[in-house]
Amino acid sequence: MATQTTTLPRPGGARSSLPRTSPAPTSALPHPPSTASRKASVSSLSSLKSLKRPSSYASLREESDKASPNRLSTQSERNVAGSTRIFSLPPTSPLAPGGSGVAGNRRASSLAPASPILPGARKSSLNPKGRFPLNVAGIKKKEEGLGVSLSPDEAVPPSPPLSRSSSQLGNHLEAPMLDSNSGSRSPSAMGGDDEKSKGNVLVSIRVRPSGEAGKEGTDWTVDSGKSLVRYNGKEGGDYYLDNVFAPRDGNVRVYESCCKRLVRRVMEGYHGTVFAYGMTGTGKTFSMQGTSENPGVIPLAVTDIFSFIRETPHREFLLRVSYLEIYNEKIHDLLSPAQNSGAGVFGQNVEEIKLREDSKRGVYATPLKEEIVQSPTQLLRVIARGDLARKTGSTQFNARSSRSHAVVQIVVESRERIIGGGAPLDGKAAAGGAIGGVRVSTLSLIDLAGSERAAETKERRQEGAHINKSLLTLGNVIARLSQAKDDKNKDHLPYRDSKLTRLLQPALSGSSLISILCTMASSTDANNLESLNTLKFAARAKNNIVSHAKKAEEALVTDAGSKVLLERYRHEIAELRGQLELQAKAQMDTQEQEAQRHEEQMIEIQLARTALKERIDHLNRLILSSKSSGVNTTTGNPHNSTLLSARSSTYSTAPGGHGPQAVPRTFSQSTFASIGPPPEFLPSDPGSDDNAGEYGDGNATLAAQVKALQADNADKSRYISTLEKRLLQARRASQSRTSIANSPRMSSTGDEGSLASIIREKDSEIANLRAQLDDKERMVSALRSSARKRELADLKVLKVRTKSIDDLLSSKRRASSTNPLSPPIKSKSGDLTGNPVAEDEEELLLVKPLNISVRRTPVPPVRSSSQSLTARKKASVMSLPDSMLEPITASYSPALTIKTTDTVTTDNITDIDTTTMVEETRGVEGVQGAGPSVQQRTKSSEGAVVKFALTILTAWWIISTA
Ligand SMILES: Nc1ncnc2c1ncn2[C@@H]1O[C@H](COP(=O)(O)OP(=O)(O)OP(=O)(O)O)[C@@H](O)[C@H]1O
Repeated sequence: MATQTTTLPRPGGARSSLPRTSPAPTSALPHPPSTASRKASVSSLSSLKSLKRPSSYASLREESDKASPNRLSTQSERNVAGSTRIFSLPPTSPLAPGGSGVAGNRRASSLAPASPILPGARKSSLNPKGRFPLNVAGIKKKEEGLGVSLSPDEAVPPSPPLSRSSSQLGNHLEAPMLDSNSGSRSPSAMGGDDEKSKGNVLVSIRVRPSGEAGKEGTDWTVDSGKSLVRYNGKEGGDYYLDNVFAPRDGNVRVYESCCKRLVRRVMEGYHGTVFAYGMTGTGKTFSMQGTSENPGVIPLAVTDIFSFIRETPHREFLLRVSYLEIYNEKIHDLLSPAQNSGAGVFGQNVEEIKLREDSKRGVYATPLKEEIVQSPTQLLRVIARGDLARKTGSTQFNARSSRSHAVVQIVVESRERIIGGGAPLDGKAAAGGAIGGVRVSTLSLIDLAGSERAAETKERRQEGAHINKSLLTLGNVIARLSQAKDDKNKDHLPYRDSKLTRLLQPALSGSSLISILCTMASSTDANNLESLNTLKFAARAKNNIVSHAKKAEEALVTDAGSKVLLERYRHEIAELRGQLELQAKAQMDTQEQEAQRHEEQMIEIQLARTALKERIDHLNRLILSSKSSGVNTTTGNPHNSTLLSARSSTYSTAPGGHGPQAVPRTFSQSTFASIGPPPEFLPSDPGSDDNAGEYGDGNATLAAQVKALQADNADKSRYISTLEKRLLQARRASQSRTSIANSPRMSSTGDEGSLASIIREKDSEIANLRAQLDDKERMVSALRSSARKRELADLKVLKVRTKSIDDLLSSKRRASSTNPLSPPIKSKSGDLTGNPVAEDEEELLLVKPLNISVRRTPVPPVRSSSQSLTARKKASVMSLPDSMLEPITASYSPALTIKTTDTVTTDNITDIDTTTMVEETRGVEGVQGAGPSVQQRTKSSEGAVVKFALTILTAWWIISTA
């Protein structure tokens, strides 16, 4: 093992002869601004040490055994146990255990045997000449009791502490820390319980390198192989500690020697505390945090934690981390920016972090943010975040000095792993019938602020005052620890004098493993006093702190508010799973119901739509039917076309034939006498279809159409009201569903959208239907008025015609009765029926509304059949509209062809059956000459006239009906 040795002047002088000095100043640290004062201070320390040295070791030994039985635990301690030295420090110095008069009250015997590493003791042991009397026999007795036999010679160094040697050689990894629970004896802990517990406290010294080569002072000898630091100055002495790290030792070595075992024990269930203590700029932060090339204790511990988890598959772990700093005696959460800045997000005051204590958790800060971490990177990132928030400032010795005590706390929860929710992997719980609980342990990694003597600025002075006060309290507590063991003064230890000691209370009072890394510099004379103080602090800590750390119990957590997250999370996971299942089930039910309702709605809507469409189609068909009948196509009165079409269709479907046969038969069947009242005067029985056909096809169709349209109107009205009702229902249902759901999560937007669009569609359909209904109603009323007018016109014309025929017949009868031999009718003019008319007289008969005119022209005397025919042909002139000619032509085509000219005269009749006419005219001619009798001629003439009149009337009727 490489040993760095700096040869320094050996301390000398009989310290025992030095008088005890007055108590040290209240300053945390001595202030040796000048060499003279520093020397004075060292001299004063020497005096104190010598004063504390017992005059009779044997008597002290007795007391020591009482106060601190079995204080020796490690081999190093045992090796140096034979040499004991008592010293005292200025009582108010943070590094002096006897501050505030405590040292004076302190029983020297309690320190004497239990301070194997005190410089004086080591120095004594190193000095075979025995400047300090040694009760070798007593020590031997004790060592024997511990199972170690030390001869006086053996008790005298220079042999290095074996256990430390082995530790520093790397064997420390195989030498676990002691479990005061288990009762197992560690190879390095061969003594009783106290010794075992002593092994749970490691105190190490790290000497930082000088900034400049060759500037190392000569006052110090650092022998890491021997775990020795020797001060060669006046107040010098040898200090043996558990580990001594030379300036060249790196962080890995430091970690492995003083922290690795502790970290692994924490993973096993012990509480552990590591803290760095020393003067400002001596490498505390460097040791704890390190650099990227030279990672410190914290990153190495983090790596180890996760390595342990990997190596321990039978357990499951949960890690949470917090990071706080104590700055000017106030606690700040370094992971919570609001807490750290002292103001909330919106400027409101944040709750002050306080320290609390309970039996399970010990002393803890609250409220404090804890973050659960799952990887080393994550953990280191959280810590790095806290580091950034930490208060730093420039001091005389450190450009970036930590102005606060920083505490990283990693809480480790672990439990036996459960396979499928049943027994743990190792079957332990299965044997006990219960699953193991959760074990909670805590690793605290603390980088203390550095003690400093003087500060230049007010801020630094204030910080320094707080830092020094807390460090002084720490020293005081540690100094009084051994005293408190016996006399039940534990409760009176000044833990509460500072936040730091309060927070460290569990560790200092022995409930956790503890490793203290003290840092010091050896470069300049100015630091010697501080370094010496650091060494003394280390010695006291090593001597006084006793750890009875026990593995944490595995506790079954039933308390929902428990801090044990692992179990709580398990509970929560189980609960959430249950809730999830319930929710999923409920959601499925709801979805099913929704789907069903939706489906029903859709079917309903579909049905409504189908019905609506059908109705619309039906109405459209009706409208098209009217249109196809020429309602809107004629240039003249629309009713004409309608009626024509209606009649035309009637003809085409007339039973018993079509064409000319059909018309006369129909006409003869419905004689003039049978012409009844117009349809509106008919009984208004909608079911009496018979009436429709009774008054001719045109009237019947019209009436039927009116009735059908009325029925349609009623239907549509009913249907529209039904649709409106449904719409109302749908709207209500939709509203109620929306209000019930009343949740933004409901995916009703789509449904509502589609429903709204359907409603809009229906609205528009209803509007369309209404418009159509209006159209129909208008049409019906128009048809009605048209029908009324037409019927009136029909009646009028028929009356006129009947009258004229009657007149004609009566005149003929009169003529024949008065003079049977009278010559054929000679009149200057005559109409088709033979009525005498003035020659130039033209009787114009207007047939409204068809505007058909029949003009009468004088009939020339009948001379021959051909002449008569021609005359007759010319006798009648009819003016017919174009639209009326076609059906007439079509109907009469076999016997009568009427040319489609604007003015139709009998000249245009080309194919008329003239046989009868010729026969008749022969008769007439015969009368004139030697022809038939007058009666015969009269009869023949009458028949022809009647026939012709009938033909004309038929044509007129057809036209007028149309
Ligand atoms: N062992 C070491 N090896 C190399 N450099 C070191 C060592 N110890 C300290 N240093 C350097 O010394 C300087 C001060 O160290 P550091 O900040 O760790 O001191 P400190 O004890 O934390 O001081 P303070 O209490 O003021 O915060 C740093 O630049 C650091 O890198």
